[in-house]
Amino acid sequence: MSSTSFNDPYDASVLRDGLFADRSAFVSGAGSGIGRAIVLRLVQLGMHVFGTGRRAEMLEETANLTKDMAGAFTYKPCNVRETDAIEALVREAGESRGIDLLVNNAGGQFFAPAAEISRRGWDAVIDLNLNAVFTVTKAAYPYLRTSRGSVASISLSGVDRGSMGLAHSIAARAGVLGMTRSLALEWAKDGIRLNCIAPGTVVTEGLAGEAARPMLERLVEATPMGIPTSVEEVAELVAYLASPAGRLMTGQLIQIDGAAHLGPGLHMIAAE
Ligand SMILES: CCCCCCCCC/C=C/C(=O)SCCNC(=O)CCNC(=O)[C@H](O)C(C)(C)COP(=O)(O)OP(=O)(O)OC[C@H]1O[C@@H](n2cnc3c(N)ncnc32)[C@H](O)[C@@H]1OP(=O)(O)O
Ligand SMILES: NC(=O)C1=CN([C@@H]2O[C@H](COP(=O)(O)OP(=O)(O)OC[C@H]3O[C@@H](n4cnc5c(N)ncnc54)[C@H](OP(=O)(O)O)[C@@H]3O)[C@@H](O)[C@H]2O)C=CC1
Repeated sequence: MSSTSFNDPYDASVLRDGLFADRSAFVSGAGSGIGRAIVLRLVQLGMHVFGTGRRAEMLEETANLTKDMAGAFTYKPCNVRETDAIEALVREAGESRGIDLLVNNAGGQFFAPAAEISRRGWDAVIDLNLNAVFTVTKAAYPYLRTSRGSVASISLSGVDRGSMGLAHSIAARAGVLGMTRSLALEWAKDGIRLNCIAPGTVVTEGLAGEAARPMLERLVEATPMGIPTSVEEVAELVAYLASPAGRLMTGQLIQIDGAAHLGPGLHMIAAE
């Protein structure tokens, strides 16, 4: 038996170099956190990735990190909630290089008990995490059909059982899961596959700030394995699902969360 653990030191890369040469992806939320890690891994594996997000400077930083990698990264800032603009951007990317892989990663929400979520707050979270995902996925359909490509939508651990403080976001992501399974059926004839990847706690920009620290501590406490999910392991799973090894993987929810979705959940952890 090896004396070194699989986890320490940790390297999530298992896929082979050149895997995605001549392939193209469209990634939303490409300027930070999980989305940036997905871009970096796909480009490392030879893909041409087109990324978007609202902040140009964040996308530019992602671009700088891809220099000298096998593939390439181009980007244009866009708000995925602006339907006409995001549809036009998906078309632009699709017409220029095709789309083999769509990654719906842009998203987010605030933590609040349902009684404190206003209708506008509810609508904003549903719009970002459900409506925009439908818009982008539908816009990518002609290109995915041509490439017999795939879609990975980033979801939330616990999406199938609920989580306190996240009623709006869980509702939106459950909607995306329903959409994913329905389109896995509708588009199977086109060879298109769609899956949801649900990370547990990932320490990214959104959760790393001082204000978010108590929430982060509760999230890790609610994770039976006691460790957060790394952005690299989410990225590797996205790449695996897009690879030939994922050929029959469709309509799935994969929770990459150290058993958080089976554990005590936030509802069992005392709030401050
Ligand atoms: C078990 C372990 C496994 C658990 C596993 C699960 C772990 C989950 C960990 C998740 C981590 C992440 O997602 S990390 C990603 C972190 N980043 C984010 O989440 C940022 C995302 N936020 C946003 O993009 C936006 O703020 C978004 C929420 C969509 C709202 O966008 P808008 O600009 O349209 O909205 P605004 O105009 O600002 O506000 C619209 C309304 O929302 C309300 N609103 C905004 N913030 C609010 C707040 N904190 N509390 C109440 N209400 C709020 C406002 O008051 C407005 O309502 P009125 O007052 O009525 O007008
Ligand atoms: N961190 C975690 O613990 C977990 C995160 N997730 C989910 O993973 C995804 C990525 O989050 P993460 O990397 O952690 O956090 P980030 O906040 O770093 O990433 C969110 C990304 O989405 C982009 N984005 C947000 N709103 C819009 C919009 N309206 N139009 C275009 N882009 C937008 C942001 O870019 P910009 O602000 O420049 O627009 C940003 O790059 C989200 O869907 C998140 O909910 C799921 C489970 C756990």
